[in-house]
Amino acid sequence: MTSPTPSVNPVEIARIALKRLAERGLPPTPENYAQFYNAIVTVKSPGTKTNDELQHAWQVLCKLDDALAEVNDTTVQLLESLHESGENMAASLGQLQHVRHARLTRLLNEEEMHKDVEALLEDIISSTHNLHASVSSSHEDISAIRESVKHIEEDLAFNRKMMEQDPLTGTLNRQGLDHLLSREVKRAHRSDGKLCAVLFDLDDFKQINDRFGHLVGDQVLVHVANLARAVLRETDLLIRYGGEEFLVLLPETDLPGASFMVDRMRLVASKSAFMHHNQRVEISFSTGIAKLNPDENGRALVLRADEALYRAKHTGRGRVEIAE
Ligand SMILES: Nc1nc2c(ncn2[C@@H]2O[C@H](COP(=O)(O)OP(=O)(O)OP(=O)(O)O)[C@@H](O)[C@H]2O)c(=O)[nH]1
Repeated sequence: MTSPTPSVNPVEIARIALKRLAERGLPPTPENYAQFYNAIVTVKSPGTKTNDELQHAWQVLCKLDDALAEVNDTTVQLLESLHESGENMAASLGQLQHVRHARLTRLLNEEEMHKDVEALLEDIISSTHNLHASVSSSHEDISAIRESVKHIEEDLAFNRKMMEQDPLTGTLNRQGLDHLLSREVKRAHRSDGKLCAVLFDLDDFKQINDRFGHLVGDQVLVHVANLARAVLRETDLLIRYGGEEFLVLLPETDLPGASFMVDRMRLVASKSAFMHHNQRVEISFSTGIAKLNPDENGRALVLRADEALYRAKHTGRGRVEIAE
């Protein structure tokens, strides 16, 4: 059984990677970034990412950086135009006030005053036109930026999905578990409080690897994940929790419901055996089940399921234990 490791946040890793590069005075090239990102992921979590995923994450970060620079440039230009037009208008208004004052003190004759007022009005109209033109052009720039931010958000969502997906089995991985757990626990506490965590761990999986090879071992893991998907409801969550260990979160499910799901899983596993060159590969698993207690958090729930799994393993494999 693989021991639990803390899940890590990919955005946090990206931030640390960029900080480390800056500290060492290294340019943030894709290669440098990938190297640091990889090293940090390896230290923080055993779930390593492929080069493609890192490259993709890097591209998204670069696009985000470009978009922020564009927003910055446009904002600076807009502020400069506003400042300039504001100064022109203030000057014109100042003069207008001066003319008005002169009229009041009857220093100017009617004709001169009329000319001055016309010239000033023209100045004001031209400043207003300039202001309008720069606001319209900034508006277009902002629309274009908004469009690229939308694409970046889509890329980020895709990236996040890739980061939270186990590349072998296609199930969720542990990176996104904290977020999912707290979401499901909050939802359960808000409603009827029914949420079960089921941890199952393949028995003697090392022997399968030793006997048939690692690639067959991989196929067995994919087979098990597919069986679980076939048994689970759409709202249930399947997470590859460790090498040969899966966590299932069952919302709106009590202990009898969770035990029923585990029985069905066993039945399906026995009926749909994994075959390797016409040879049946026996799959057995030990299971720990825990139901959410009032005021309990997600980590405590999974910890109790893990303790139950530990008991199931150590009292003879292929068993189900329910946490107190
Ligand atoms: N093929 C394959 N094997 C893996 C993967 N992840 C972990 N393993 C293997 O899973 C095995 C786990 O070994 P153990 O922790 O001793 O567990 P076990 O043999 O199932 O024994 P028990 O859990 O005690 O029943 C190791 O041989 C790992 O190399 C994977 O992604 N693919």
